[in-house]
Formats: sequence, C-alpha cells, structure tokens
Amino acid sequence: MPQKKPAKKLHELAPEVKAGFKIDDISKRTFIVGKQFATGGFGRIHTCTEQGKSQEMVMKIEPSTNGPLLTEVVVFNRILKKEMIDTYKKNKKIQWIGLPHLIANGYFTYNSEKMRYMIIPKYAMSLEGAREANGGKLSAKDSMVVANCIIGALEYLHDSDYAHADVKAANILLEKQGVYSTSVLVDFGLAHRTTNNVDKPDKKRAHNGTCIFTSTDAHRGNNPSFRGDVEILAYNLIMWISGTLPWLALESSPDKVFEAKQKFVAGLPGTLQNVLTSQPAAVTGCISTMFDVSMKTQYKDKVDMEKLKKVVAGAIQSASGAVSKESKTTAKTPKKVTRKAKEEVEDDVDDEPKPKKKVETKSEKTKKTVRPKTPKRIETEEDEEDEMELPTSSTNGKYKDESDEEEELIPRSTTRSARAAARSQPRPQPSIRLGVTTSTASSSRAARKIEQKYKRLSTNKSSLVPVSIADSDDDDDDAPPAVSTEPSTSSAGGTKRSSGGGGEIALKTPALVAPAIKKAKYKSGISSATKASPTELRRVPGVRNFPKGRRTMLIKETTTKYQEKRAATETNHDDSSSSDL
Ligand SMILES: Nc1ncnc2c1ncn2[C@@H]1O[C@H](COP(=O)(O)OP(=O)(O)OP(=O)(O)O)[C@@H](O)[C@H]1O
Repeated sequence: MPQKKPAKKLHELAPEVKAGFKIDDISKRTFIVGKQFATGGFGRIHTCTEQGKSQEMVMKIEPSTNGPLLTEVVVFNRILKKEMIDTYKKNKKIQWIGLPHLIANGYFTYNSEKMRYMIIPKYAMSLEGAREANGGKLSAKDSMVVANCIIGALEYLHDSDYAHADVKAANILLEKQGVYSTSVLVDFGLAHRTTNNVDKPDKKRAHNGTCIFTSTDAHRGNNPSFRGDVEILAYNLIMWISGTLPWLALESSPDKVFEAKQKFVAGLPGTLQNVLTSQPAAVTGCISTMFDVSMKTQYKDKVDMEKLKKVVAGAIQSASGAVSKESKTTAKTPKKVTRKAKEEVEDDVDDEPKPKKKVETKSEKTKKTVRPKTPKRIETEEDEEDEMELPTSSTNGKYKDESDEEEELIPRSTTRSARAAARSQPRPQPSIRLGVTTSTASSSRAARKIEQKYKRLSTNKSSLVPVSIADSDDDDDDAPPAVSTEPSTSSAGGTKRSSGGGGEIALKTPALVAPAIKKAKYKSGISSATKASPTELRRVPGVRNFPKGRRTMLIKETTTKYQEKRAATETNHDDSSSSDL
C-alpha cells in the first residue's frame, strides 16, 4: 500500500525573533522588536518600540502561513484603526473606550521565513490575572465597573456590525494594574461580522466560543449575535462575582452546558438569586436585566445598550454603597468612606481613564508566560474571507495586499474543498482547561472530511487499522496514553486485552491517526482509571479530531467496551489466574 504523506503542518509556533530586530513599516516608521513576554496560541508576543520613541507597545508575531493572527488583523483593519475609534468617540462625546487600536501590521522576513506582525498598545495585566490573584473572584463593584467598560466596547463593535463572541476575563486587559475602570476588550479571533447573519442554526457551528460562557445562540449553532454578547457578559459577571457557574463541572459536555443554561435562564430571577446570595438587589437585578434584554432582543437586532448602561451604573452605585457600609462597620469612618465611595463611583462611571503609563510587574509577566494558552479558532471563516478588503501593507520596503496573503495560507495547487479543509485543520491543543475557546465552525469542513473518511472506512472493515491504547496500571498517571496503530487481532469490536494485567482498547479511528503518532511523544500509558475517563480519552490524538457529537459517541463506546472487557477479565481472573484476552 502506498505510504500516506503526513499532513502538512498548517500552524507553527513562530520562530523566536531576537530583540533588537528592526522592521520597516509601510508608513516609513521603523519598529524595534523587544523582549518576548508571552506566547499566544501559535504566536509570540513581544514588546516593541518605534525607533526614536520610548513608548512600549505590543507586537504579535506569527509565521505568515498561520491563520489565527490574520483573523485579528482583518478585524483591526476593518474597524479598529485609531482614526475610526477617534471619530466614534467624538461623535459619542466620550473620552475613552475599552478597545485597542491598530498601530501597524504587515510582514517581515526573518531567517528566510516570512512572518506576519501586528502592533497594538501594551496593557498592564489581564482581568483573569486579577481574578486569580483575588482568589478566583472579583467584588460586585469591580465586576460592574468592568461590565461598564465592556458594554461601551460592545456598543462600538455592534455599531460596526461586529459581534465579539468571546468576552471573558482572559480577553480583558487592564490599562492600569488593578484599575478596573481601564478594562479593554481584546482578542478578536472569534469576532464575527453580522451583516449576513441568518437565524438558522447550523449543527457544525454548535457550541462555538468558550463553552462555559458562550451564548445560547452559539450553543444552538447560530452565528455570533449582538444579544449573544450581552448574554455572555452576564454569565461572566456571575463567574466573577460568585467564583463559579452552575454548569462549571459540565464543561466537557457542551450539550449539557447548553441544557443547564436554558434551565437557568428559564428560571430567572430565582436561579440567579440562588447563585448570587447576599449581593445587593441592584446587582442581581442588573444581571437579570442583561438576560432579559438579551432574550427579548431578536436574533439580528441591536441591543438596547442605553438600558444596560443605566442598570450597570445603578449596580455600581449600589455595590459601592455596600462596600462603604462594610467599611463603616470595620473602619468606623462613615462619612469619609461614604463620600470616598461616592467619588469612586462617579469616577468609575463618568470619568474616562486618563492616559496612564503601563506598568507590568515581574510576577505578572511570569504569570502570563506560564499560563496555559487558549486553543483559538483556527482560521477566518470562509464567508469572512470572501468579504475581505484590506489595505496594503509592507515591511522591508515590500508592499503586499493582505487579501492576497490570505489565499496564500493554503497552497494554490490544491482544490478549493481540500484547501478549505486544510485551512481548518485543528491546531494541537494544550491540556484541557477552564474557559477554552473553541470554534467548530472553523474546523467543520475538516471535521466533515474526517467524518466522511470514517464512514468510508467503517464500511470497508478490511482496511481498518484500529488504534489501540496500551493499558498499564503501573504507568505514570499523568502521562497521555500510548497510541499504537498495530492491526488488532481482536474481533469486530476490536477490543483486546493483553496479558500481564494490561489491556488495549481499539478505537475505530484508523484514518485519524497519522503513522507518526506511533512513535509519538507519548511513550508511556496511563492508568485504567484515567483511561476510563472521557476527559482523558478526549486527549487521545485522533479522538479529538472528531466533531463534538461523534467524539462523545466514540468516547462513550470506548468506555463501555473497556468497562465490559474489564468486568469480563475480572470474572476470568476469578476463574483462572492466567487469563489472556
Ligand atoms: N496588548 C497587550 N498588552 C499586554 N499583554 C498582552 C497584550 N496582548 C496580549 N497580551 C498577553 O499575551 C497573552 C496572549 O495574548 P493573546 O491571548 O492575545 O494571544 P493569542 O495569540 O490570541 O493567544 P490565544 O490563542 O491564547 O488566545 C495574554 O495572556 C495577554 O495577557
């Protein structure tokens, strides 16, 4: 049989660019790459400065063949240029808005490799960092102050016909350390232009976003909506204030999360009061109103932001009152504290943050660098790609049209469908963690292809080369399972148990396991207990390439078979100690 060529890697971690490297921009500015201080999904995040200036900025760098940064560059070019934001602020008579602006973007060549870069302002820390440092929670007042900034940011995006679709603490950065009224919404990797939205769920898109926060529209499989952004913000507020969500433990089962959210929303306001006990009525009322506004808004309609701003302002005031009451009993300086709290509220709601010097502590830097990265959406959606009208940009004197570049992501020689599938090849995922962003929409084409292949292979059993997971009870529990592509000698079910107490589970996923996996990094197996866990099984290469429903089915099937075999083995062991399945 001819050997299959291993699939071309579509996303690669950017090679390290040395600090001091200079990039010439289209506008004749020269940017100097600074230290790398964080790593994105596949990009490196550096500080940078403009030649002759001291202001530090942030430069995101990815190989030009990668898609994720392109998605962001498109959004920034369409709606987040400085002059666009300035005009908006002028028209709205506001001094500040919680959104970053594009400083520059383009390409450069480094060690013969073409790289894409984007420069945006540098912020002090992430809200997730602040939440973690605060024991997993934020005070109701701080949460509402953040919400006030995010509503302003969403209003701008919505007015520009974009839904963000992934509001969460990890995607909110603070301009000034610990100052929540400087919250800026970032990461436009899932942002979606809503102009062509149709209220028609597509299963392939179901559950896009960050499972625990994503909107019910997204769970259904609808494209991101304005009302969805408000719903997502409301879930986040519950998380920030209470430190949890009723469906947190169900994170790995998106259907169950969806079900739990539907029940929660149907049971409002009681369900909300149950999770936010001892919060001021204005705070629970505000979140309840967010849900109410979101649910009463039609799928394609804009949200009544004025109403939301009002209730948020009321909640801030009320929560600050609660804070000052608390201080009253502890600090015994009633008048002073109340006045101070009042001033703070006014400051938080009305005053826009003045330009502040960005400070980043060492500990924060470390935290960012070691924090597990969020697997992000793979590529720009096809409909978005078709709409792209981007300005030219260049580096090192070479001018280039961004929309041409996008086509270059996949070799031109391949067919459109193959290119579409290749575009959405899933990126390797780091270990499962809370708040992981997913986009089945972007990988749906690849998923469909895989599924078709799976069906084809299932009907042609002779070609099956089951994947087996070596079982070894005394192996390292933390290590991923060893995966082998050895043909199984077992019957149709493909389940096999090896001697010596070990076992093998055959998965009918031959097409999904590249030959390379056999000698992959995963050398040791894992314990039976871990293997019986669907969460662990999801990490098995091949299994996670399946679309969600299929994956769940497979995991279930595997677990059941494994348990049956184990039970059978235990019985056999009782009968004969030399059982060898
Ligand atoms: N403008 C910025 N100022 C300060 N820190 C930033 C900035 N942009 C990103 N970071 C930090 O870099 C880290 C990764 O950034 P970001 O999430 O935008 O990258 P990404 O490539 O989109 O990664 P992911 O795939 O994890 O979403 C974040 O933890 C964030 O704290």
